[in-house]
Amino acid sequence: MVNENTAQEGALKFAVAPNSKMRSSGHEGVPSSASSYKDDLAVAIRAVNLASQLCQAVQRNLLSKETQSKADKSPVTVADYGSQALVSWVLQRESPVDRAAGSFSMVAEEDSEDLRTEDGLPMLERITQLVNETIAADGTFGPVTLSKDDVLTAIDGGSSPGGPEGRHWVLDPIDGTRGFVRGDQYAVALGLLENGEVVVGVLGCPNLPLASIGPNGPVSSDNSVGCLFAASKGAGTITHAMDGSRPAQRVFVSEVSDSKWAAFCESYEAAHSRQDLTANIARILGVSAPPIRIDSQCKYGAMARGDAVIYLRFPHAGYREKIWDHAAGSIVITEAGGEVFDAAGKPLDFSKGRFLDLEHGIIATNSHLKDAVLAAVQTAIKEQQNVTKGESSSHL
Ligand SMILES: Nc1ncnc2c1ncn2[C@@H]1O[C@H](COP(=O)(O)O)[C@@H](O)[C@H]1OP(=O)(O)O
Ligand SMILES: [Mg+2]
Ligand SMILES: [Mg+2]
Ligand SMILES: [Mg+2]
Repeated sequence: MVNENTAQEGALKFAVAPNSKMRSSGHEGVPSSASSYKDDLAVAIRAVNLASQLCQAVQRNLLSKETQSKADKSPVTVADYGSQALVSWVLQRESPVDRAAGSFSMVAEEDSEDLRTEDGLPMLERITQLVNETIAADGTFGPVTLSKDDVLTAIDGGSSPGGPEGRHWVLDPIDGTRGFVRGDQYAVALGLLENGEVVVGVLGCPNLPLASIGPNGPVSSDNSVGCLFAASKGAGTITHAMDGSRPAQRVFVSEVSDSKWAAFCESYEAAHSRQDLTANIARILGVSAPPIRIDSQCKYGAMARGDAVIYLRFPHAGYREKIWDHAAGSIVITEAGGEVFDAAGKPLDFSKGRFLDLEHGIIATNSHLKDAVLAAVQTAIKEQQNVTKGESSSHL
C-alpha cells in the first residue's frame, strides 16, 4: 500500500508543481441541493457505507477459506458476496425512485451460482452471518434478519444485462479483490446509469489515506484512512472521511498543464495493466515522478482530488473491460473537472450492456493535458506495434 512515508519520500525526491488540492465548497454532505439525483446519491452513499463496514470487518480477519477462485481464476471472498447482498438490499428497500417505479435493475459483478451448491453452503452461512451482523451493528435499519434465501436473492438482484434505456445501478462490490486480500487498497464502487449515461457514482475507499498519496502530497503526520467520493451529474464531486471525522469537501482534478510535472497512477497488479507501455507513455510525456501504483477505482478517487494528474490502464490482449470497473470512477473524475476516454480519444460508452466496448486502454486526465496524453498514448502504441512487427519478421 502506498503509505504516507512513501508520499513524503516522493515529495522530497521529485519536484512536482503544486496543483489544486481539496477546496472547500461550503457544502456539507451531499454535493448540491440543486442535483436532481439527490435521493439517488443519498441512498447510494448509505449502501456503500454499509457494505464498506462489512468489508472492513472481513479484511481485519480474512481467513483463507473465505476466499475462492472463480472460473476466470480471479479471487472472490465472502466480503465480495456480502457487500453485493447489502448494497442490493439497501437499494431495493430504501431507494424512493426504484420503489415508486416498482422496478429495480442492477448490473453487478457477482452471482449466487457457486453459493447454491452443497460445497457453497458454509460460505453462504458465513456471508449471511456477516450481513446480519453488519446491519445490526449499523443500527439504523431497525430489527431485521435476512435468511440465507434473502441473501441469495439480494445477490442475484445484480443480474441485469443493463443497456441503453432506463435506470440501472452498476456495482462492483469489491473492486480490487487482490488488493483487498493483500490487505491493501480496494473500493466499493456503485454507479447509476440513466439511458446509458452515468449520472451518479459513489466510491467507498476504506483504506485510502485522507492525506494525498501523490508525490507532492503534504508532509503530514495524519495517518487516517477511509475516504468516500460521491458525484452526481452537474453537481460536482465531494469527498469525506468515512468515519465522519472530517466534513465533506468539493474536490477538483489537478490544474497541471505541463506534462513533465504530472504524476500518473496505474494498477498495482502488472497482470491487470501493461506497465511497460505506461512507462513508455510517461517517457514520451517527460514525466519524472514514479507511477503511483494502487489497486482498484481508488485511483479515480485519488486523481479526482489531485494526487495524480493522469490515470493509465492498458489491460493485456483479450481482456474485456466491465462497466462496473469504471462507472462510478468515471463520473467521480468528470464531475471533478477531468476527462475519461479510450485510446481513440472517445468517451467511455456504458450503454452496451455488461461490457465496455472500447479502443484498447482507458485514460483519464485534465482538459489541459488530454491532447498531449492521447498523442503520447498513440505514439507508444505505434512504437510497440513496430517492435512486435520487427520481432516477428526477424523470426522468418
Ligand atoms: N486479468 C485482468 N486484467 C485486467 N483487470 C483485471 C483482471 N482480472 C481482474 N481485473 C479487474 O481489474 C480491476 C482492478 O483494477 P486495478 O488493476 O486497477 O486494481 C478489478 O476490477 C479487477 O476485478 P475485481 O473487481 O474482481 O478485483
Ligand atoms: Mg472480481
Ligand atoms: Mg473490479
Ligand atoms: Mg470486484
